[in-house]
Amino acid sequence: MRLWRGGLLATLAGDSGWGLVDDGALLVDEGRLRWVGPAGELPPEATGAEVVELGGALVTPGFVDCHTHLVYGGSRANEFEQRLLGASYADIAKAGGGIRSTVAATRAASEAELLAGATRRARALMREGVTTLEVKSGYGLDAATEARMLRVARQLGGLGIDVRTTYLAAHALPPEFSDADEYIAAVCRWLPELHEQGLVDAVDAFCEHIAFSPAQTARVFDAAQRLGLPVKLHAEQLSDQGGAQLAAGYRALSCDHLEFLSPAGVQALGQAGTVAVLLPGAFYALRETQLPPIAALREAGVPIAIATDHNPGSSPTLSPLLMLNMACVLFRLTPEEALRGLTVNGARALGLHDRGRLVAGQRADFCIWDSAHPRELAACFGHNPLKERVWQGSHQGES
Ligand SMILES: N=CN[C@@H](CCC(=O)O)C(=O)O
Ligand SMILES: [Zn+2]
Repeated sequence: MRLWRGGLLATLAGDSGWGLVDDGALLVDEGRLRWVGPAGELPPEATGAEVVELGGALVTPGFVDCHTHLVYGGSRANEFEQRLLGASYADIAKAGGGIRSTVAATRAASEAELLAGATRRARALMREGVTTLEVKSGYGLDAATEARMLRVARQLGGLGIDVRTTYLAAHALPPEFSDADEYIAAVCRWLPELHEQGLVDAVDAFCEHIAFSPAQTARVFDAAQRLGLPVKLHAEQLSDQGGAQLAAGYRALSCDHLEFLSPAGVQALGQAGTVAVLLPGAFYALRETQLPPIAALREAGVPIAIATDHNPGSSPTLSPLLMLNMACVLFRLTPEEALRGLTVNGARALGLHDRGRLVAGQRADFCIWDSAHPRELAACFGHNPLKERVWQGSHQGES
């Protein structure tokens, strides 16, 4: 057993508030939090535990980055320049760039090359406190490359981080298909074998005028449902397609982006308990001006998560801390909402309920920060006060 003591704990216990514990202690046994509370009230079983002094440092739950496209080949910095000159994300996609340009580079990359790039990126996220990471496929768009991406994602688990994989073959129409319905049939056909290989934890789609229709998305969700896999959706990023209502009908874990979410979509998410994942990096990089309906989401009691959405096109960031800041500055989330978004609600967006708070029984995934209060994590940007990342109760040295 190990005891961390003498820190300011932001436990996020309960449904609101920071859950601060001053001069707090965490007793960890076999990768789980056995006891959390004031150091002056330690339980008898803490006697004899190996002690780590926190010296007044801030402790938060480890970050859960619940939406990334971390595995890919190539770079899309050229599109950054094109967008600065006036082209939109949709213009670039329609001209064959965007996702399809990353598909070409990803297909051309070996598994070792993909793993090397994804490992570098995962380590960068870990350096800012990420302990659970979701990784999507969706740059292969053929059976072999989708499998390669998902295998690479699984291998990232060896770095000392939990990885959840999401099958996103319904991301764009690959060049060898001209009929989107035929492609969707292939997407549904490939899924059972990938699932059989243990490569898929959830299924996602891009429901958008430049991607797939609600009817096509429903076919992918039906295929997921037949296998008992939970679904997620890239919904209402560029337009209102009614994707949120569709996804809510499948009890989706999350709907992500949501700038163009309608009032009916908000209600549907609220009723289904689906998490709204907001992605300030993509909002910022695409110079979007349409804000997700934050007030309505709050009012409907929809849990809000935030994530990096790391991808080479619309959100090439590897900084969850910057996302905390952007979620507050751009979306007007409170710092507490933003931190909950990157911890307990991020976990919920992955269907994980055993992490994201510092309470007894949860996994011992936490971060120790050189900060005086959790609001500083959101208020400051461009520097990283992480002192230590603890994953499953073990100190995680930088590797
Ligand atoms: N919007 C669709 N998918 C990704 C972007 C993928 C890309 O542009 O490569 C996203 O979540 O932002
Ligand atoms: Zn995405």
